[in-house]
Amino acid sequence: GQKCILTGLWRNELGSKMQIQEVKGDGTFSGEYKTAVSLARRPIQPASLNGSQHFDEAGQPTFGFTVNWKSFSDSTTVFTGQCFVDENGKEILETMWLLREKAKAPNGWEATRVGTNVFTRIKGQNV
Ligand SMILES: O=C1C=CC(=NNc2ccccc2C(=O)O)C=C1
Repeated sequence: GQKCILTGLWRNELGSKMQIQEVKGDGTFSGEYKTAVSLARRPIQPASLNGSQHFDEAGQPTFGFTVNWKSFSDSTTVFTGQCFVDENGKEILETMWLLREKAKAPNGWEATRVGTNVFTRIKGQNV
């Protein structure tokens, strides 16, 4: 069945929280990303996210989404990954991301960073 639908609250290993609204019939979704990355002291306002997922009979769809950061820099992160469901029905989102900082000039070697992130669902209580 379609076990892993991305709607709901997720947290990554940095402690950032992501809230994904209902996934449309074509797999597209929107939501908000509250980063735990606070290089600036100011309270970080939530960033919007948009993406799409596949619907997978095995319930382990691939997806991608984009986060346009609002806080200290005009930067963008794109995530792509897959939802895996373990034998107890626990879902994790294994992702890789590219973070693009706005550079002054082209070919800025320092402009793009890459990394991995794992998101787990936040159930009712442990928000
Ligand atoms: O203003 C900014 C700029 C970049 C940011 N990057 N966060 C990330 C980049 C890659 C993976 C996870 C995160 C995160 O915040 O959880 C956050 C706020």
